[in-house]
Order: sequence, then C-alpha cells, then structure tokens
Amino acid sequence: MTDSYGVPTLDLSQWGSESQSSFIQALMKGLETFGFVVIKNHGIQPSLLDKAYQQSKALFELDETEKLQYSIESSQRGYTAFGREHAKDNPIGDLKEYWHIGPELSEDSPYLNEYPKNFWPTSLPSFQPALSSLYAELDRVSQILLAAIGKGLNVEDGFFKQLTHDGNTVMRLIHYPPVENGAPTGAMRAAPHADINLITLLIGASSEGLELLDKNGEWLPINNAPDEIVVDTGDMMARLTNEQLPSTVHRVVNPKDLSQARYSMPFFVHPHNSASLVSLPQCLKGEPPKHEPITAGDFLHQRLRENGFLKESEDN
Ligand SMILES: O=C(O)CCC(=O)C(=O)O
Ligand SMILES: [Fe+2]
Repeated sequence: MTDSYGVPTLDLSQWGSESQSSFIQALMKGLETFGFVVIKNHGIQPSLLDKAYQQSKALFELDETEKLQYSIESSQRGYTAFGREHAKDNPIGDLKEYWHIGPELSEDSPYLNEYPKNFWPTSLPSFQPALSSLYAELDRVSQILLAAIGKGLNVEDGFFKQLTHDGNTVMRLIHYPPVENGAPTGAMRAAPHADINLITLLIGASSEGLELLDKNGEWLPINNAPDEIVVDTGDMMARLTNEQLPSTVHRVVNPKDLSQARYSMPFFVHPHNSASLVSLPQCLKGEPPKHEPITAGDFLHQRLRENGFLKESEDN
C-alpha cells in the first residue's frame, strides 16, 4: 500500500508471518527509492505515546532557567536551547529547542564512561518512566526494522543487533514554538539536512511540516497518520551499504499559521561508537567503496562539529 506521494506504507505485523519476504522487499524498495517508508501496526500503545507527548510538552513549558540546569555545553544529553543547532553548511540556527535521551547502559558496558549520562528533570516525576518506556518500545521496533534490512542486504543474522548493542541511540524531543516576527530571514524549523545515524524513527509529530527531497529535486510532504512511524535512512547506513540505501535530505517547513507550535520525537538509531562504517562486501557489487572507512564515534563527532554543536577541540 502506498500513500499518494509514493512513499510506501508498510504493515509491521507482516514481520514473522508468511508475508515476511514481501515486507522485506517493500521496505528495501521504499528505502532505496525514497530513503523513507511509513510503518503501521507497530504495536506501540497510543496511551504510551500520549503520555510521552504530555511529558514533552510539560518539559518545554518549564522556565528557561530550569531547563538550562540540564544543559551542558556540547553534550548530547539533556536540553539544547532554541536556535543553537544549525544544519551542515547553513549558518542560520533552526527554530527549535530540544532534549536528548540516550541509552541507560549496564554497569559493565565499555561505554559507561564514554557516553554522557542522561538528565531527568526533577520537577516532572512522570517524565522518566514515560520516556524510558517509549525509548524501549522504539528500540524494539528499530531492531525489527534493522533485522529486516539485514535480510534484505543479505548480511548474516544478528549483524545489526551486534552493531547497535550498546549503541549511542538518541531520542530527541523537539519543540518548535510559534514562529515569531523577529525570526531571522530564511530561518526554518529544521533546515534541509540528512540524518547522521543508521535509521530514524519518527512517531506522532503533532502537525505537518516534514518534507523529503526526492530524486527529481522536488520537496514531497510526508503525510502519515499520527500513530504511524515515519522511518528514514541516515548517512551511517548510506556508508555501510555503499549508498545502496542512501540517506535522504529532509526539512521541517514553517507553518502557514505561524502561531502553531509543533512537537516531534525523532529516535536516532546509532551503532556503538567503535563500530566500523566500512562498506559491507555484500553491497559493493564490483564497485569500489564510495567512502573512506571511519568508526561510528568519529563520524558522529565530525558531523557534530559541522552542525556547530562541537568546537574543534571538543570531543563529547
Ligand atoms: O521534527 C521532525 O519531524 C523531523 C526532525 C528532523 O528531521 C531531525 O531532527 O533530524
Ligand atoms: Fe532529520
């Protein structure tokens, strides 16, 4: 089944059923063609999603001074203030504030002291349980999607599970406030960019605005039901697959009614930092690799510097 723009809508309940191979085929085709698919029947409870969005709204309603207590310059956890991040090669800051939640690692993880620790806002006691539950559910769905991609690429079973074990996966709660008259000319909710990571899951964005740049250079709005998950491929997957699954540039445009806020929650699935992003032999098909080998951690830091998030000397 496809929506009117051709981005396919796939039924996750086909995974593990007799239609599994047609699910895998449609997933690969959608990602190869658009870099985007929409997923329904993923099993995430609407009540869990509602609670997570309620907590996200409550978080952004806190006083700026309180939010800034959870902001460490250049850290990939906690709060990032409005206008701080900009897309690669674009000097104008995006019209958004956001909060990052990473994995809660086990005590024996080699990354325990490498990845920054999560912050949990003390004045919102329901925030951690709601967001941790949604993080676990999105992680579950992402593992199914990666297993399906693994089968589609013909890599050994468990390849992506191992690659993302102790992964630096980040859930980003975003608040795009009403657009003020004083916003810099050309500033956008999210300027055109490709995601850094393997795949991104977007669930329940509160209003439209997300658009992808198709292969003809046209912007296509993504129209999905609020309970469906939009999935896109990031640059790390493009590197691993030697561009068989390319990343796709996308953006979030400003609304016609500038007084309308928007909330979203991209879930950026990352490998562990020491994972190699060298092209998989299954994807070379006689072609030379299109990218230099690099680890996931080094690639992430390179991209964070380009997004104005890390200064040259910083490394976290
Ligand atoms: O808010 C959205 O719907 C998408 C945001 C996005 O593309 C990003 O943060 O990378
Ligand atoms: Fe994105």
